[in-house]
Amino acid sequence: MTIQDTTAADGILLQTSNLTMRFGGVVAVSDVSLTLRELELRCLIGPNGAGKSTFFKMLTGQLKPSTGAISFRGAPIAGDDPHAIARRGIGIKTQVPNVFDGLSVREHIWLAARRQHLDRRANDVVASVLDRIRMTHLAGAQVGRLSHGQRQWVEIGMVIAGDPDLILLDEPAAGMTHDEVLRTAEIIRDINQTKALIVVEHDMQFIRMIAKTVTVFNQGAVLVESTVDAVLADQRVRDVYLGKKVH
Ligand SMILES: Nc1ncnc2c1ncn2[C@@H]1O[C@H](COP(=O)(O)OP(=O)(O)OP(=O)(O)O)[C@@H](O)[C@H]1O
Repeated sequence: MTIQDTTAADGILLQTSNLTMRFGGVVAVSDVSLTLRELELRCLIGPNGAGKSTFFKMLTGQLKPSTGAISFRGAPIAGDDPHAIARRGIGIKTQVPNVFDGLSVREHIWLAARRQHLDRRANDVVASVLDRIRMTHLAGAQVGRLSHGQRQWVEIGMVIAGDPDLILLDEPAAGMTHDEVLRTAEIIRDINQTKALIVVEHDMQFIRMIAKTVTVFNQGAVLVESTVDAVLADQRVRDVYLGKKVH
């Protein structure tokens, strides 16, 4: 079956086929074929330099793949510009901060919602997003006064305010306190009731809290794809993380 034969009717949301990204002589992503179904929550792990961020950048249009295809809801999107891909329904929270200290939580969410919806609808969306990120009580707070974790939740809120069908989260739990990590896992599980997600993370405890299927990248290629328990028990995964804790 070719990538063009698959449609939304198969329940497949995203499919990459032999996706490859070369930077000169460096093959950052090599022949990655990955399928994500509607409402899936996929975790993507792998050691530093494994190609996870490069893979995300191809999905969002920041990078044009050297070869291979990406299909989203059955439509080819590889090489499309980031705005076009966002409009199709792929949203991302990157590791780069995207908030303004002087604006309130509500203003951030409203601005993100307003890009997608008319004023009245945007207000409803803001209320529901604030509830989903558990920040209704902090709606009026300036983002500059929030904790690191709270700022991350605002960024997640800004992504869901755009109502994407697929949400990419790049290390959402990085730098968080234990309580913030627990809350983030809860927020992500809640979002997954209505949205598909791909989450890149290094924190294995966090992965255990949210993961169903885990895809392991190593040296640009998919090493293993399985349940969280099977992946963490896999000797090949242990070998690539040699010297690092994977449980
Ligand atoms: N713009 C670029 N030019 C040249 N090489 C690059 C570029 N971007 C990434 N690479 C290389 O591609 C490989 C994959 O990098 P990438 O950042 O995708 O890995 P990663 O799995 O996201 O790592 P980390 O977990 O550290 O974020 C690395 O060898 C990296 O040095």
